[in-house]
Order: sequence, then structure tokens, then C-alpha cells
Amino acid sequence: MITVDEALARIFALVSPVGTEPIGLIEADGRVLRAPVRAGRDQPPFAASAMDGYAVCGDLRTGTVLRVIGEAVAGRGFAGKLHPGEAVRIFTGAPVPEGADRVVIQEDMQAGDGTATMLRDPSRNMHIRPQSIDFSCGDTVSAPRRLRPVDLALLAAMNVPQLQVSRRPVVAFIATGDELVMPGEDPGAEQIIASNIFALAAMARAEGAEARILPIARDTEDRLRTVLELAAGADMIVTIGGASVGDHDLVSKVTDAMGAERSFYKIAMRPGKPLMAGKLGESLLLCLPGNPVSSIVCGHLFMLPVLRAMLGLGSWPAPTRTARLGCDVAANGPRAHYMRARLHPGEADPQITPFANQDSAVISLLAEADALLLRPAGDGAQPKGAPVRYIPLHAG
Ligand SMILES: Nc1nc2c(c(=O)[nH]1)N[C@H]1C(S)=C(S)[C@@H](COP(=O)(O)OP(=O)(O)OC[C@H]3O[C@@H](n4cnc5c(N)ncnc54)[C@H](O)[C@@H]3O)O[C@H]1N2
Ligand code: MOO
Repeated sequence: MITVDEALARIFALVSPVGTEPIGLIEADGRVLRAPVRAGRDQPPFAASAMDGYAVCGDLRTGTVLRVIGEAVAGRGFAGKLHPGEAVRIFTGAPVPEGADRVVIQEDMQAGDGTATMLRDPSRNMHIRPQSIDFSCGDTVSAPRRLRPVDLALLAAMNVPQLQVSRRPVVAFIATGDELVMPGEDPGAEQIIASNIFALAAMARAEGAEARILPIARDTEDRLRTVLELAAGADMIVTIGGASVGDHDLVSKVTDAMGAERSFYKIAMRPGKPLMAGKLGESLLLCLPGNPVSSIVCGHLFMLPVLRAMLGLGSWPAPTRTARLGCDVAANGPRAHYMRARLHPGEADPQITPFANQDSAVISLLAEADALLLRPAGDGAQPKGAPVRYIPLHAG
């Protein structure tokens, strides 16, 4: 059995970034920008007033009376030039007139009939935003990056209405097993409902993929092959179940017969040991174990990093953070253990406490969990308070 890191490295070696497609700014939130974008203008394109008040110049002090010679508003500046002894009424965002060296806020001025009188000595703040204080023509938004709402504002300010982003990788999901029916169907007495496929598809979608849920593949070679053929053309095919060593675990047999190139089978991890990966045609093939928790944990550890790599975000494992153990834990065995756990806010690092029950069939405890506590392979017993790593299960 190989380690999780080795398995990830082998999977990454099979993955290349998908192509790009044009997209309008309004649709671009969460999409991955692949090439840097250059600003075609300065922002602001002129020195702009930061306040409502009066544009002035020269030496001024309390009691100075200025002649108001015009007005500058946002979108329509004052065309002339300002001289000492004069003021231009100005509003926030308006171009600062030629000759002006400061803006005095209107609270510090007494407006008269065509005049403005200084009520106090000018402040140190000029209230002028220099041209390009935000960005200059030629400045770039770096890539690759997943676009956040604020990036869209920045790109809009740069006057970039359309972008090239990674197309959505297509992920085909196949649940396997005679015991499964879809939610809403009428299960037989010995059947259960296909569940994990919905979590995995939702995780893939949230990451930016297009998720396709294919019909459940019954436990015959023909049926599995037929459904796998439906997945042709997907960037990634994720099968669920049938990955172990039982007589009805057909995934490796059928994919081998279809010409799949297997990269590895079995990882020294818990849950998720019987994971298999390779290529089937042009598609990355990720064969997850059927136990709901095992498959979803593998989704966090393998499927999501693969999707990020496909989106052009680089080849990185699932991000981990530090916490302190909320209880003593026993020594771990030879497989890395990803334990469902609850987080409690702490003074610096949060506290993390694994659930007593770690059965990989118990999905309700995964739904209760905030994090996967990482117990490295062969790690000794650890006392309460010891620093540990974990994978967060929710954003934030
Ligand atoms: N002799 C051995 N038996 C098993 C081993 C082993 O090493 N030797 N490994 C165990 C481990 S660990 C796991 S994990 C499972 C993985 O088995 P499969 O990938 O073959 O999965 P199935 O047998 O098809 O299903 C396991 C379990 O999960 C349920 N299931 C399957 N698909 C779904 C689904 N889409 N939604 C909800 N539940 C699903 C299925 O009914 C089974 O209960 O193998 C162990 N056995
Ligand atoms: O590895 Mo299995 O995924 O423990 O239940």
C-alpha cells in the first residue's frame, strides 16, 4: 500500500489543466482566471477630490476669503485654471482643477454670495487622491486565481468586461451495486438508498466542475461497462463502490477489460483504503470505496485536489490547519487515519475532539463533524493539548 502523499503525486502526474473559455464578468465569480489581466487605464484617471468642499491653492488661514469661480462635480470637471484667492466648489470624485493643491472640506468653510471663507486653518490632509492611486495602466491581476467578488470589482474598474477562465471540468459519477436505489424510489427490503454520490457531486460542483450523475450500475459486468461507456468524454470518472475484493466488486475487472491504465490500488489510509486510480481513455479514473464516509473522505483528499489541478490552480494536497487535541488519543496503526471530529474555538488554535465512533458506514457522524483530524501512520498516543493537523470540512 502506498501513502496518501504518494497516491496524490501519482494522480497529479495523470492530470493536466483543462482548456479555457470566455466568460462575462457577471458570470465569473468562482471561476479560475488562467492568464494575468492587464489594466488598460489608470484609476482614478485624474487627481480626484476625496471630499465635498472647495478646491483651493496657495497660503490660506482662518478668515481668508476666496472668490468661488466655478464648480467641479464627479463626471464633469471645471474647465479653467485656479489662481490664488480663488476657489472651485468641488464634490467627491470630481477631477481636481488645474492650479488647485488641496481641497478644504465644506465643514471648514463658510459659503457666502460667490465667496467662501476659511473657518479654520487648513488641515494637513489635502483630500486629493492622486491619479493611479488604485492602479495604473499596465498593472495586472495575477493568475492563476479563483475569482472572488472583489476581483470582479477590480476587473470591472480596469474596464475588462470579458475574461478567459478554465472551462468547467466534467465529472461523471457512477454508483455501483444491486443494493442501491435512488432517493424517492421504493427500496426493496434488502436495498438502501444511494447517498454518497449526492455529496460528491455537490462537492465537485462547489469546486467549479460540471457534475453528471449517471444511472446506478448494477453488479454485472455488462451493466457496469454500459454505464462506464456513458461516461466517455468526461474529464474525470468517479465510480463509487465495488472497489474491494469481494466477488461482486467488479470495478477493477471491468475497467481493466476496457483498457484502463491503473496507476495504483489501495492506500495506507483509513477510511478509504481500497481506492484505485488510473486513466480510462482520456478520462482520469477515480474508483472510490462504497462506504459513504470512505468515499466522501476520499473526495476531500483526492477528488477536490484533482479538480483544482484540472482548473489550473496547481497540484496541492487538501489544505490542513493546526488545532490542539481536546482529549487524549490512543496510538494510531499503520494507516493514516482521517477521523471525524468536532472543533471548539480556542484562545489561539481551536480544540479538536474526534468522535468515539469512526465506522466508515456512519454518515450521520460525518454530517456532525467540522473537521477530519489527521492521525499520521504510526503516530504514538497523544495527550490532550498536543498540536495536531486537521482538514476543515466547511468554509470559514
Ligand atoms: N475482505 C475484505 N473486505 C473488505 C475490505 C478488505 O480489505 N477485505 N475492505 C473494506 C473496506 S475498508 C471498504 S471501504 C469496503 C469497500 O468496499 P467497496 O468499494 O467494494 O464497496 P461496496 O462493497 O460496494 O460497498 C461498501 C458499503 O457501502 C455501501 N454503498 C456502496 N455504494 C453506496 C452508495 N452509492 N451510497 C450509499 N452506500 C453505498 C454498500 O451498500 C456497502 O454497505 O470494503 C470492505 N470490505
Ligand atoms: O477503508 Mo474502508 O474505507 O475503512 O471503510
